[in-house]
Amino acid sequence: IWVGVLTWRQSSMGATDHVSAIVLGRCLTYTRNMHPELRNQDCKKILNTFTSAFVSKDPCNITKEDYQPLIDLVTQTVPCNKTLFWSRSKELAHQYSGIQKEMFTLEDTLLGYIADNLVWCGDPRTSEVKEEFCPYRNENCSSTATSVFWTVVSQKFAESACGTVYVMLNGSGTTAFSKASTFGSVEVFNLHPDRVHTLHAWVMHDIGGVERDSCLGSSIKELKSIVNQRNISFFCQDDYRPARFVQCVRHPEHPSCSVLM
Ligand SMILES: Nc1nc2c(c(=O)[nH]1)N1CN2[C@@H]2O[C@H](COP(=O)(O)OP(=O)(O)OC[C@H]3O[C@@H]1[C@H](O)[C@@H]3O)[C@@H](O)[C@H]2O
Repeated sequence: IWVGVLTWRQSSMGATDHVSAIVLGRCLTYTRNMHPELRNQDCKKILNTFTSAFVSKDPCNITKEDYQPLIDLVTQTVPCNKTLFWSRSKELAHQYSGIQKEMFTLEDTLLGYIADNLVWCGDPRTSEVKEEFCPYRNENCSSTATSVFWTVVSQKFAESACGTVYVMLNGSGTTAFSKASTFGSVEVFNLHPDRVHTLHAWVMHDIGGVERDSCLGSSIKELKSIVNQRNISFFCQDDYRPARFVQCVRHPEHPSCSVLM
């Protein structure tokens, strides 16, 4: 038994303590303060539906179907032309949507907001939300409660998008676009061509950082091909000016920022 427990602990990450209290609190903050138009949402029911998806279940074998009751319960529509996806650019994407409040990243919706930056799982031996250690997602444990949640809500987020949608990509990483990412494997393939007519990509580069990829790079050519094959128009901008302004707040003296000011 002890060997099993040690093995478990060695290959696991710290679950977030008091997940249930945090999720309930975030739900109340979001629906009562931030988005009063959602004040009728039942946060206790949302919490119970969320935890029912994974408690008492094998933490490495969670399925999309486990989260379907939660998806059915929380129906929130993002206005057309206001969806912002991101990949390997989470911080800047949220700094931007925090200022350009009309835009919605997944975390600016209720389901993304209540779960952001948390880790959670269940255990077949108890009905408790694991407060201790949850397994890492790896080849031996590919379907964890957290990873399946983000796949499911990312798919729903993409399916409900409409009009012109946007994605912020990282040109200072190895490749700006990757088919292995959630954006590249889930979201881009769940945009409905009869609802979404255009995708704008913004390839952002760290201020003073290396420019490893750009709109002219092969990974963006691959993204354009995927998008066009789905009958969606594609446009790309390097260092989209409004987002560059956000980056320059922290680097006002940098030469690439002085021309902006
Ligand atoms: N806290 C959040 N996590 C995630 C969101 C999200 O919106 N919030 N995700 C995914 N995600 C998880 O976080 C990393 C991002 O990887 P990273 O390589 O940085 O980017 P991904 O394209 O995989 O995912 C970002 C994309 O999917 C949604 C969000 O709407 C963005 O448009 C990856 O393991 C995903 O499972």
